[in-house]
Amino acid sequence: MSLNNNQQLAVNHESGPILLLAGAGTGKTHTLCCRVARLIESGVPAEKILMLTFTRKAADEMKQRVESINDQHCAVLGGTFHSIAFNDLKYLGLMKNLGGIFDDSAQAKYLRKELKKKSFEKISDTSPREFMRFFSLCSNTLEDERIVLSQHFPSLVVHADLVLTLSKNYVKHKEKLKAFDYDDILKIWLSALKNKESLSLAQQCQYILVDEYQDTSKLQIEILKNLCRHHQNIMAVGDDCQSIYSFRGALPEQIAHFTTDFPGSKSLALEENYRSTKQILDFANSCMIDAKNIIPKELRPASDCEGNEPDFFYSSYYKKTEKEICRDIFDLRTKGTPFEQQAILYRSSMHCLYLELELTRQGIPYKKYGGKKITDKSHVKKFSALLSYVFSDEIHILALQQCLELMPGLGIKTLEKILTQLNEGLELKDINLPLKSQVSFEQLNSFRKMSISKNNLEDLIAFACPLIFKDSEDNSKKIKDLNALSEELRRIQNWDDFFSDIILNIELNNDDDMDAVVLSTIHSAKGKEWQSVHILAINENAIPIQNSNNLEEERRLLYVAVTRAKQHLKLYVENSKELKEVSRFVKHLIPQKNPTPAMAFNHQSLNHQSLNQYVNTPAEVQELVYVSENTPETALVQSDMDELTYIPFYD
Ligand SMILES: Nc1ncnc2c1ncn2[C@@H]1O[C@H](COP(=O)(O)OP(=O)(O)OP(=O)(O)O)[C@@H](O)[C@H]1O
Repeated sequence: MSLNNNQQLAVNHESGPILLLAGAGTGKTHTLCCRVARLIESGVPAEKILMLTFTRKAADEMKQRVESINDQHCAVLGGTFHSIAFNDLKYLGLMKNLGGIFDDSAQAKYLRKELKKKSFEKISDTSPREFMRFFSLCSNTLEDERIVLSQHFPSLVVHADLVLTLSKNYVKHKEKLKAFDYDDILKIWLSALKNKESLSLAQQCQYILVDEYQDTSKLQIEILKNLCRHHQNIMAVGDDCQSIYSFRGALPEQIAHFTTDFPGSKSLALEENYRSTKQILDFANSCMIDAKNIIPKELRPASDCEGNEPDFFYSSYYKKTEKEICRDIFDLRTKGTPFEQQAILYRSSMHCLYLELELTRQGIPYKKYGGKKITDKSHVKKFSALLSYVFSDEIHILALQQCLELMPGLGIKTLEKILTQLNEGLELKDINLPLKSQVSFEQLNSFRKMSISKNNLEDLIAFACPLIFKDSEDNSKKIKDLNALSEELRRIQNWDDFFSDIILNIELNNDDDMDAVVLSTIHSAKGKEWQSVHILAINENAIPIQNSNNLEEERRLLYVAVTRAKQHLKLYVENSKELKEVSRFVKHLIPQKNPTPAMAFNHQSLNHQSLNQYVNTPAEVQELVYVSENTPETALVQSDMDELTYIPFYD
């Protein structure tokens, strides 16, 4: 593919700093790869080139792109800031006595324990995650702790001394364990680079290329300055409109400081978008009309690439998002778009719970970025074992084993003994359990042979939660997974069908190389593109997320999601108890087809036949239960699936 003028200028750039600041899909990453390929062609040894990317996968993909341009193995160094830092520190011998990496869960566990101490009583209501965010922001912004506190956590300012003590304790605790968290790795690397301990990499890498520069933090920029101080050969590409990592200390304004951070730098812009149709670009431009703190740019298609207008789908009781998406996916595939060219994006994983189950049920293979598949989560696996034990006619030994493992007071040795006895033919009723586990096991047995009903499943969840979640953490998100699973079972009503539709499909569709639809958080979709993109929950409280204190970043997230689509873009508006309102970012862009109150009826005289005049698919409404005078645009109905639900009327 031939490069446009500015792309070519960037590729041919000889030395010194250069910034490519341009909108989505304009070929920034492509240009970066072409420059690497040209450098190698012109004789620069590949080992002297360092590509810094946001994820390891992105580095691998970029290497592949370079290989396809150069037609030879690409030995450039490539990876995330963290992975390159870790390897360099290992090489320097600075990781020799490492006691371990303090990852998110270890941090949360430590903080939970610490916050229980009497001395931290006044801040114990604040979630450990908030303190983790605080520590990370301090590291990444290189700001004084008190300043970070006042700028980002105003409600904690009154307890500043306590927060700072907590922070000191955390540092001491890590020192005692000789452990680092992820931010420490970058801080230690920066200090090694500054103190010239790490001369090797700074000298070895003669060309540094950074993708997604808009999401680099101050700490990372300091690292870059030190890495290229001998030659200033740095090329950065980025788009301030796609800055979505402020929680890690990256701000959209930062990209504009490149010229001062790297004096003598050259700037180039790219204007044409090679990815999407004109209709998708117009939509993306409109989403950003009121955006603040960014350099305005308009996306223009590089060619006459026309397509359909982005489509909106309003979910309601009888028009379920999950079913619509599955239908679309099959439809597009029949018309030639493989599964892997179709993506479903969402702001938060909880928006795709039911969709995952529907995809599984319909046998649509999917891969998930930015989070585990619902069915791979350990609490869901444990709960599936309980469901299997309770509702399956036959007892599967594996499910029984998993259930027994959940029983309190049952040690590994006793469990092993029981399992051996069961394998040798011992009857379940003759199992001898220690008293504590006996009680729970009897309770579990009392659920066996019960019918699959809402009440029974709710009781089972209440019974299962203390067994599955042994810590006192907030497990509400995980409990939502269990509810979703049991609702699916209630819908299917038959254990064997549930097993073959859901559990078995999980095993069959777990092949990494297969053609599979992509499910991804918007954050993890950064830098990627697909022929068809569905975006879930275009609602207030979803995007922007509830109580967001950075609405502009939420807007940019939507922009990132929209600009991943090449040909086909569909946005889904939910209509549930939690999500009612259309997102403020698209309200002005949607075709006016909102449900309006049906004026022509008298509430008292309304019955399910007269109601049927107002809904699209009357057959699904079995009985009208209630119409509120306050919200006459919705009615509570009993559906043909025995569910009580609200539906909208159209006038
Ligand atoms: N000169 C060109 N001619 C044709 N296609 C191009 C050209 N430059 C880039 N492309 C194609 O445009 C698409 C977008 O390119 P790329 O991913 O490099 O954009 P980007 O600016 O990094 O996007 P984003 O910031 O949205 O992730 C890719 O499919 C790429 O192959």
